[in-house]
Amino acid sequence: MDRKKLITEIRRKKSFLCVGLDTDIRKIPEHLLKTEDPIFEFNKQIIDATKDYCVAYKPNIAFYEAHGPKGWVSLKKTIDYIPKDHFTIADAKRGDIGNTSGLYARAFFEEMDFDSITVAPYMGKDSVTPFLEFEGRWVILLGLTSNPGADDFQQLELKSGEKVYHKVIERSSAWGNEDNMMYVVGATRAEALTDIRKIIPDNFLLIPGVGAQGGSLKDVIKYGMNDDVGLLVNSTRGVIYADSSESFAEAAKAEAKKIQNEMAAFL
Ligand SMILES: O=c1ccn([C@@H]2O[C@H](COP(=O)(O)O)[C@@H](O)[C@H]2O)c(=O)[nH]1
Repeated sequence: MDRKKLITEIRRKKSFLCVGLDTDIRKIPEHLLKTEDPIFEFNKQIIDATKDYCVAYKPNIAFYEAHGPKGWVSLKKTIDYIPKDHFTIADAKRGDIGNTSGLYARAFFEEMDFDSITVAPYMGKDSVTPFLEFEGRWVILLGLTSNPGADDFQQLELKSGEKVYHKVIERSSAWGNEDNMMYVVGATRAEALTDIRKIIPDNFLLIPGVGAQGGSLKDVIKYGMNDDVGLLVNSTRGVIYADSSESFAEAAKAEAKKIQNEMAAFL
């Protein structure tokens, strides 16, 4: 999906919600465990229930890889089931020497047909650009993550006083453009968004960390939104595990609708 279509969908639905599909077999309601593919069955019902209130889905690949080949089958079925007017994100956090990154890109863009993939920047330019060679696909680079460990490296100050995450975003933004690069910024780091918007005013930001991690949607909007909205705000556990009974999909729908309502007030 290209930028123009993504913005159109955001305006049409008055939503920039991304629903995370971190489908944990240990949290799936018991009645689904009897089905042939419980992970896909769960995802299917979550997608049916939430698709009118969100513009993107983000399966975290770890939850599928953990099941070996079976997990990859559930993931592929999920991706094929997501309606085409939704943006898809492989939250895989990949990145390696050039030829290896190129194969990760083939796997997620060609074989799995994701619109985008999250990429770790630690190995530098040649580990990121192979993903950018795929026309119409996106890199979502880890900028400033939502977890406490972001303070270990990302928030370190260089001699110049500049933070490491700031340098990463500034330098990497020249590798692509606002049509093929987004950045991950945690909602728990909303105070940094003003600074980040000075470096990358136009790029979309993928914002995890609202809901279960306690980030504030209002702060994210206040400091991160641009004229094209420029935000995809992810909620995973807060939506898909809103209820653990047989009514899980209705509860997910209610939660997604609630977030969409909050977003609509700003669109
Ligand atoms: O900085 C980051 C980068 C990625 N994530 C991922 O987003 C979801 C968040 O799930 P919640 O249940 O809404 O907390 C999950 O897949 C993380 O791996 C992140 O949280 N922070």
